[in-house]
Amino acid sequence: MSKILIRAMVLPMTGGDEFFPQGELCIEDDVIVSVGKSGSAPAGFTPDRILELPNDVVMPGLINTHTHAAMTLLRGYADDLPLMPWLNEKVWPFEDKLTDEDIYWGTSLALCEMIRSGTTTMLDMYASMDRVAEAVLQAGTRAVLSRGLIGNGPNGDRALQESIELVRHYQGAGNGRVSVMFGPHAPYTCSGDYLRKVKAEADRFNAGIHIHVAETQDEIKILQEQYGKTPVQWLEDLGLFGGHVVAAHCVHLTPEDMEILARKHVCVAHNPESNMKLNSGTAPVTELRAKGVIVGLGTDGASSNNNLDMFGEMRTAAFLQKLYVNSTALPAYEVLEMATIGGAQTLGLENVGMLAPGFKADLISIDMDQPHFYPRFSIPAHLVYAAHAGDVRTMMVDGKFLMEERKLMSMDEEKVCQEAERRAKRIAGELAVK
Ligand SMILES: CSC[C@H]1O[C@@H](n2cnc3c(O)ncnc32)[C@H](O)[C@@H]1O
Ligand SMILES: [Zn+2]
Repeated sequence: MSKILIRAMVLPMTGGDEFFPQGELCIEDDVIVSVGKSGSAPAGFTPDRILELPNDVVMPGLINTHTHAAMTLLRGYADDLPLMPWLNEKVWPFEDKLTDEDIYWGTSLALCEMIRSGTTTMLDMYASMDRVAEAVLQAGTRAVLSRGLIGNGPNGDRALQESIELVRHYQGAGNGRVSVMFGPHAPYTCSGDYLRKVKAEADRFNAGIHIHVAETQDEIKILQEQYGKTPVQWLEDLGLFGGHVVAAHCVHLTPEDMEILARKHVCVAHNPESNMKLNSGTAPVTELRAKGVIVGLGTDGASSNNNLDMFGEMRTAAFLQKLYVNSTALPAYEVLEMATIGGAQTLGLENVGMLAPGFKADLISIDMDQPHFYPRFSIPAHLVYAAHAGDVRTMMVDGKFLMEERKLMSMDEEKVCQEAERRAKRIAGELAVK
């Protein structure tokens, strides 16, 4: 059994304004056993290791509730376009050329970036998800994985079968670090019959559903023409919203759509930077939260962002609501909740997102002894409005250190960068000579 004691400023994200300026956190194996002020370690707790981080804030790891990790390979390849031309003209032709190994290395690149920027858990949607799972298991992070399903194409049934294999092989893998959802891509790429089939399989395996919903005005128009309904109303009528559903984007919603999402307990993954870059619009996050909808934060893929930095995403999410609603909307602590405990709820993970006894030891430390963190009026405000990826010093997932003193412990970063560069350039080269 390993026992670790961390002394630091501790922001446990357990609600209210709980904060320990001289805090102590005790971990046994993969689980937190105590969190509190100096001297709060349980009597008889004899650590194998004591980590002194007096200038760091220790907080729960960040949870990215919507991404396509391997799209790091397209970073900078397809910029300055709206969604549909971006997908049709640039992204999908590139993705057609990806091999399983390309996806493994693209995902590994994403995981290096995520570890460096404080993300301990992601919800991913892509192809070759067995290779994605292997990358996650090797990196040591936590992930919910969904095989992206384009039901209207020739591979819809094969991809659904792959989803089933993914659940069978990886549900609960890596001491519970990996779990699986079904990932129908969107209501405009999957027919009603196909979505019903996916829902039946998700129910059979007691798994959740991860889907893009109401992202752009084009989508609203397509659904209106095809079904005479909004995407949310169409999905409700199909019966897709019975179990655990993560709806990514939800930018264009009617008041009735919001009522449906609230009533059906659909969780929303908000991707403010991707929505801005693709000119999709601003999601009504403040209204959704007021109606009781759980909203998590996501980066989307690195092609529409173009990074996977959840600190940047928190800042953008907050600023966008202030611009869109008013300056009191989405205060810093609430944004931190969206990126931690709210993210855990969005993904249906019950034991991460807070630093509390019995929770998994998924945490990060942020180096606060830097000019942009003085004076120290408000730690939550600094973390949301002033911090950036490079401020993360330490990461632990499931009780294991994945980064210490900004050095990655589980990944060969240089090799990952070289492989990603070589593979992405190969594909771009093939497309250029066509
Ligand atoms: C079939 S795997 C997932 C699929 O989704 C594509 N994708 C990436 N970002 C978005 C987005 O914002 N909206 C819709 N689809 C997106 C990705 O390129 C994969 O093909
Ligand atoms: Zn997406």
